[in-house]
Amino acid sequence: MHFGNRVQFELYRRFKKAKYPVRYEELVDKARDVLEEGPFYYVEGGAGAEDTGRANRRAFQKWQIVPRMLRDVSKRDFRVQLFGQTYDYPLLLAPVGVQSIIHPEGELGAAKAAAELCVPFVASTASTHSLEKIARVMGDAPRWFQLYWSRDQDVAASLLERAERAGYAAIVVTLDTPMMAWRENDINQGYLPFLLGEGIGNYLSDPAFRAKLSKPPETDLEEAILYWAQIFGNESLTWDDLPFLRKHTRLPILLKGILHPGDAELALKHGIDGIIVSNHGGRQVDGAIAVLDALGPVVDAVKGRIPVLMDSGIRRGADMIKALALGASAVLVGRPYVFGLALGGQDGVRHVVRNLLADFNLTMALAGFSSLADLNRSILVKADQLFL
Ligand SMILES: Cc1cc2nc3c(=O)[nH]c(=O)nc-3n(C[C@H](O)[C@H](O)[C@H](O)COP(=O)(O)O)c2cc1C
Ligand SMILES: CCCCCCC(=O)C(=O)O
Repeated sequence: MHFGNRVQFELYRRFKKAKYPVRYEELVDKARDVLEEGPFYYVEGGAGAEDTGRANRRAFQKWQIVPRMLRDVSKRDFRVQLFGQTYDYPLLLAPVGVQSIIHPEGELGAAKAAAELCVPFVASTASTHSLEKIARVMGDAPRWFQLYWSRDQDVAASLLERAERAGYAAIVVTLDTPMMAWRENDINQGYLPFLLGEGIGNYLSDPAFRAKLSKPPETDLEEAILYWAQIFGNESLTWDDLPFLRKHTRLPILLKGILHPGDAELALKHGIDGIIVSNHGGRQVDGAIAVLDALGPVVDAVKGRIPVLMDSGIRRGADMIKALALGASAVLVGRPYVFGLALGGQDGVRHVVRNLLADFNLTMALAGFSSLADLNRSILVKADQLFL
């Protein structure tokens, strides 16, 4: 996809009568109008006082890009190589569970939009639709699978094996959510979609999970939900458990939720293939460090030995540039595409992701950068530092 004046003018013409807002903040407002309170606040909200959610955004504002001029940016190539595969842009759709509470298409709509744009889709363990069904609607398009490492090791092993069989190219193991955080909105609303049977599609279709039930979940959903609640996470896991993952998959393994450089070193020591610096979009540890502040120290610890990705708070092209300049190989985006889904299913997700790519492409060009290799810390200044 090439973005230049011609494409941009076309965008302006179309957006005159577009049904989706361009600005993230307006997207959230419109999603609030169309969603019921429970699902809206489940997606939009964070843990505790939501200080970390706000800190994520503030951390982006602390850095400023210093554009360069007269650098022939007419030919731009923002391809990135990750685990032997080449992607057009350093952007992935973050794993987001229970998308059926947002739109009837759920993950299938988001996955199809990702496939259309060739943006890798990270399917969540907590998806409403099974990982096989998501894979089917994506054809050959790139996809990764996110694992919630169940207390039931048979289920964890089965999910890993199913993902490999269904053509997923990497496994993202989320470490920061062995249990749900203190989420005040959801507690106030008494809203937890899983207890309504949402977001457990991967378990209901899993032979290892089904084998533990006394009756098929089609005849007794309540038993299945109760068993899911018992085995969803495992807070007793340690670094010594990581060989289990290797035993059950040949795919590259990334750890999601790393924030401390010491944990990045441990990941390397244990032969992990990649890291996603993330605080789960401020949804788990309220008061945790902003992701952009955590990124630099993790990148320094890793020293280029494995890819370091990041998410939490990416809203615009300039945010992507700052994260990449601070050493991320690629970034993931969560809530923006979910609000796109709320407004228009697949079409809404396509709109949001395409805009983010267009914004990134144009901002890169205007700042004088025609490839990802142009990005490093020297292109940024801290907002409170004297320049030159
Ligand atoms: C509604 C919702 C559900 C999520 N579900 C998952 C999940 O199933 N697995 C996971 O690893 N992360 C999950 N996340 C976290 C995202 O993968 C990602 O870390 C976060 O949304 C990034 O922040 P952003 O929303 O500010 O872009 C979820 C986030 C949201 C908003
Ligand atoms: C019982 C916890 C399930 C959480 C799965 C979805 C998720 O990650 C989120 O942030 O919400």
